[in-house]
Amino acid sequence: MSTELEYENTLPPAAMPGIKVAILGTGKMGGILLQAFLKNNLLHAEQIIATVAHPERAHALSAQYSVEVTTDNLEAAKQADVILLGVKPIQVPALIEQIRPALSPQKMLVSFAASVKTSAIEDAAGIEMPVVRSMPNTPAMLGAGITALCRGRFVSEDQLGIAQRIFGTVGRTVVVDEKHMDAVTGLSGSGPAFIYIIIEALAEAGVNVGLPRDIATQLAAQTTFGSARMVLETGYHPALLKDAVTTPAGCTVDGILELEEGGLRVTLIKAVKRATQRAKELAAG
Ligand SMILES: NC(=O)C1=CN([C@@H]2O[C@H](COP(=O)(O)OP(=O)(O)OC[C@H]3O[C@@H](n4cnc5c(N)ncnc54)[C@H](O)[C@@H]3O)[C@@H](O)[C@H]2O)C=CC1
Ligand SMILES: O=C(O)[C@@H]1CCC=N1
Repeated sequence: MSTELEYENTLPPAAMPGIKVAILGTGKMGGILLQAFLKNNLLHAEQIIATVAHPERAHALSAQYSVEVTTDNLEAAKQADVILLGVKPIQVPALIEQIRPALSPQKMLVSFAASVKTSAIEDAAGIEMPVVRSMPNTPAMLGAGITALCRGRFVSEDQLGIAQRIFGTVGRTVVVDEKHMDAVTGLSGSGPAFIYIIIEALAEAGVNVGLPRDIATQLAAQTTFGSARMVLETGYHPALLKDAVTTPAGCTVDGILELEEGGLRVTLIKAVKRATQRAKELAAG
């Protein structure tokens, strides 16, 4: 028997051996995480159990990823060491009520639901157990996301580290005080939607000045991507990078004048403020 074949049939060791993770509410965000755990070899398929609301979706998801998928949240929570909460904010208390018999201080709850406070999760759990609250975003699908995390009252450094490794599979992570979580939600949680609108508008503008749509979309998206990389990788203030584009008496400054007259800055500030405000309310419905 060739050693090459043996190698191909042997999975590399999982980065978190011996830990079982449940994803309760495997929708858009939960699905992205499930895929990333497998792709990045954080966990092997048998270390994951996922739940959804409907049996048909359970079958489809299970077939797609070869992981156990069920509609039984309690059973999934019983099997898991780390339990991710991925249902809608308003559904979180009922979900915790459902899995309460399976909870213990040796397990950890990691919520990625907007709005729901760690204290509310701890209270619903009814025992002193580790709770981490997180806010990822959808560029997670490409490993290009950013997740902010904050800790509840009973979380050790090691447990926070586990949560960071979990979200490290989908991009960068930052740890913040819980008082910042709704603002994070309004900025980076909702932010991709705001950026897509900007890209869509820039592409539309390109079409308006005569570019073919596919070229215009590519130009708009790559310009957004490259500009974001410049901010992240040079460390320069965005205003300085903007000034470097703006040739005296050139065309950019004319464009900037229009943006300022149109109130783009204020509009974006208002959008993030409004999303932050809504994030504060979501847990209550
Ligand atoms: N979509 C996004 O960009 C982000 C979403 N979130 C949070 O992720 C959570 C889910 O949001 P999405 O994935 O966008 O929504 P979604 O609707 O795609 O996912 C929710 C999933 O939960 C399932 N579900 C509902 N009740 C259930 C139950 N009792 N047991 C098991 N599964 C159940 C649904 O079938 C659905 O698949 C929300 O709390 C949201 O705040 C957080 C960061 C970003
Ligand atoms: O729109 C929402 O409520 C969720 C949270 C952040 C992004 N999507």
